[in-house]
Amino acid sequence: MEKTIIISTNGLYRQYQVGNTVINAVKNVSLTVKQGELTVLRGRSGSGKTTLLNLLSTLDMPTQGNIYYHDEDITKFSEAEKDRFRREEIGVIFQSVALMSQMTAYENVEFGLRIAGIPYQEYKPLVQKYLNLVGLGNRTAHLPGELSGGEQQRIAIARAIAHHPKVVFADEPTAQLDTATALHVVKLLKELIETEKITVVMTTHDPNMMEIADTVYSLQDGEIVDAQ
Ligand SMILES: Nc1ncnc2c1ncn2[C@@H]1O[C@H](COP(=O)(O)OP(=O)(O)OP(=O)(O)O)[C@@H](O)[C@H]1O
Repeated sequence: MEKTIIISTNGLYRQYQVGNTVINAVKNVSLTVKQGELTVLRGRSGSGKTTLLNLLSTLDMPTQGNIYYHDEDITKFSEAEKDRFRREEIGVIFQSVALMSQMTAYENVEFGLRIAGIPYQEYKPLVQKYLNLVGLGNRTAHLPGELSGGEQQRIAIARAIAHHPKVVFADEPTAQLDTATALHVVKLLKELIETEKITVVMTTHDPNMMEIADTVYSLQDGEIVDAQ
């Protein structure tokens, strides 16, 4: 059965003006993301991966072009609509993990639920469920500094998915991890696509991640040069 397209873009540009120079960080990008897939944006440093991911997740606005989430153009969203979209529809994972250092693993995941507006009564079962799901049900009281890099990234994954988003955007989630841990984290994301019915869009420059992806877009100087 043909998979549903959840995100599509056409003729997407993001330009930055630096002094007299215009930089095309993203240039004429047309792509589709299919529901229930792991889509990877790959490319060397500076190729535009993060800029593109930020556009798809409404964290940044394109200079030109459209981004459709199902059939809604998210570039036309009001601030309030973008806010709701970010809180309810999506989850984000960053390269630098970005957990709150003074909060325990439990509190970090709970914080994500609070931001998403999940009712208070649901916090405890959801936090426990998702920490168990990422294999850290026994680390709830640990502060991020008391966890390994891979464990911290798994907490960040739990935080990004506990509010049941439809799409998770992950910006180089494995960049700070050793090869084995990186593979483990991406395999976990892939499993969550199945069990949690999410869609994942991830940037990476790690060639090891390619074979695990369903679709890979290769970027060079802001443009898609290959799709497979
Ligand atoms: N705020 C900005 N102002 C000016 N230029 C920018 C800005 N953000 C990014 N760029 C430029 O846009 C291009 C794409 O950057 P981007 O961060 O998207 O690349 P990337 O592929 O994610 O790189 P990396 O793998 O190093 O994170 C680069 O040439 C970068 O210098």
